Amino acid sequence: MEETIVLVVGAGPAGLGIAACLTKKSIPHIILEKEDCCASLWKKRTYDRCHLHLAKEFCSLPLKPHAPHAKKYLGKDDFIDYIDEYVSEFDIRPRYFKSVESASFDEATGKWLVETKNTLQKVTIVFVASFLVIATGENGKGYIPDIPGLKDFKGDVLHSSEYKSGREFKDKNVLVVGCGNSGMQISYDLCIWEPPLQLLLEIRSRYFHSVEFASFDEAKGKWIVEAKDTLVKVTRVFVASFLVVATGENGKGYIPNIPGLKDFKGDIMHSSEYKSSREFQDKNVLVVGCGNSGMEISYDLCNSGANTSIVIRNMVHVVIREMIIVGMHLLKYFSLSTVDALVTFASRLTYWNLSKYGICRPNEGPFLLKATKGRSPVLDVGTIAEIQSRKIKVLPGIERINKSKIIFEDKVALNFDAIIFATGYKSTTCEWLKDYDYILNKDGFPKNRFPTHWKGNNNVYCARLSRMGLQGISKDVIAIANDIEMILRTRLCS
Ligand SMILES: NC(=O)C1=CN([C@@H]2O[C@H](COP(=O)(O)OP(=O)(O)OC[C@H]3O[C@@H](n4cnc5c(N)ncnc54)[C@H](OP(=O)(O)O)[C@@H]3O)[C@@H](O)[C@H]2O)C=CC1
Ligand SMILES: O=C(O)C(=O)Cc1c[nH]c2ccccc12
Repeated sequence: MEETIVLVVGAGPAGLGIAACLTKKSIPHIILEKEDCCASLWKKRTYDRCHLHLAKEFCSLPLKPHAPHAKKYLGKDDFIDYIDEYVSEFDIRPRYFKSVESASFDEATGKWLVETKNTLQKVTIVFVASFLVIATGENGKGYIPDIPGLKDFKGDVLHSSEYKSGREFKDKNVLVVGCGNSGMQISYDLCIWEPPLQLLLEIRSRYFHSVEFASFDEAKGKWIVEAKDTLVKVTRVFVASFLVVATGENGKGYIPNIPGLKDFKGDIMHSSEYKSSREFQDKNVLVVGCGNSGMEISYDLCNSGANTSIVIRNMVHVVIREMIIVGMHLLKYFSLSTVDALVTFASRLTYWNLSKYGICRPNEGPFLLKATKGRSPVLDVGTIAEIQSRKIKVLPGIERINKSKIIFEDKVALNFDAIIFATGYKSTTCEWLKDYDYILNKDGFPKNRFPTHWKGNNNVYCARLSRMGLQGISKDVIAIANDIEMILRTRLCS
């Protein structure tokens, strides 16, 4: 029988981070991942030139700082290497080809029956959850007394000679009948049994698992999660006491509904599909959105000969990355408003006034905007110099599209061959987490304010919604693992 304590959805940095923390604490858990690899956003949806914005000391996962010889600002491939090392170091491995054919909760017996098919060897094993151990006999053939009604007992009945360990009885109500040495020792074993070290080997990510539904069953006090195996097209049901949502802020690429977009004659892509400028050379390309994706993609395009324009329709902070690094260190000692004032001052000294290029500074500071609205300042990688030299054109919001013509809010109409929407992401969590109300608002962001945003009611957690980058993830997952450990310890003691 396999039983899990913690179910983690998403094998990105947060899912892997929490797996490492839980592994260290020997808390069994299962990670569900719909893709065929961990950190799929980094491996599949990040463009070639992408580098971490913040220095490596702010970008590590729990229990594994970056190597002293690692670059200060890791490239995408360096970070993926780090993630892969992390996965092997903490033995977080996928388990393929073990398919649970059915999992049903038997109300009458209060037990779960789980049928697992190993699709490679084509064998089916049935697991049952709770047992009754009768320790009456001695030697020879185990003796089980003839208790009236025993044959109709709805739970499991076994003789002490069949007992192996307390493993399958964890958290179950078990009656040991008989107080000889067998009964006494089995009672002790049941009571003190903790997952042995080998159990760590069973902590694996489940790839190709797309979670379609999760809801809290009040009666059982457990989370019920349905996941579709996208390889063999079957639905599996998982049950867990704790649910960690590690699917993050960047769920689904968002493309705004612009009038005429569906009849646009050129190419359309979201920034998450952009890999390199190769296919855009000598093309007229419009990048919509002035977040970090839009700014970096515009720079990449312009550097390799695309005729590049960017839509900037609202105010945005522009900083250089060292300002944020210094700011993050200063935040340990000074208030957010002081640090914001310093960073804004440094930005003013560096860029002076960019309003003649269509870039205006918001009134609220960069760290405040990041913390309250999740809006990141633009960490300039060279884009601003290209905007100042007019190699990249800044355009206002789009009003509508007419075939290959794009009409802007200032009524200017221009032709484009391609549009890249760097318009951000929408969270998809509320689509499958039916009881999101325990932890999230409708927009997929936490109900609780920082610093307890990661904890919800009924043992649900969100592991990467602090809007503070990898450092935020790292802090959240340590807090979550500690919280789960504390609840489990309290349960054991009561
Ligand atoms: N190297 C790295 O580490 C990188 C990190 N990132 C991070 O990834 C996260 C996601 O970034 P990103 O993909 O840029 O998404 P963001 O959500 O940060 O930015 C989306 C941008 O699109 C604009 N936008 C949205 N709708 C429209 C519209 N209809 N017309 C015009 N503009 C629109 C928004 O501005 P508004 O709505 O105000 O007009 C905003 O500027 C961020 O945290 C970012 O910092 C991103 C790239 C590289
Ligand atoms: O994750 C982002 O949005 C970044 O670009 C890096 C980042 C992480 N934490 C921050 C705090 C303030 C400004 C930028 C970041």
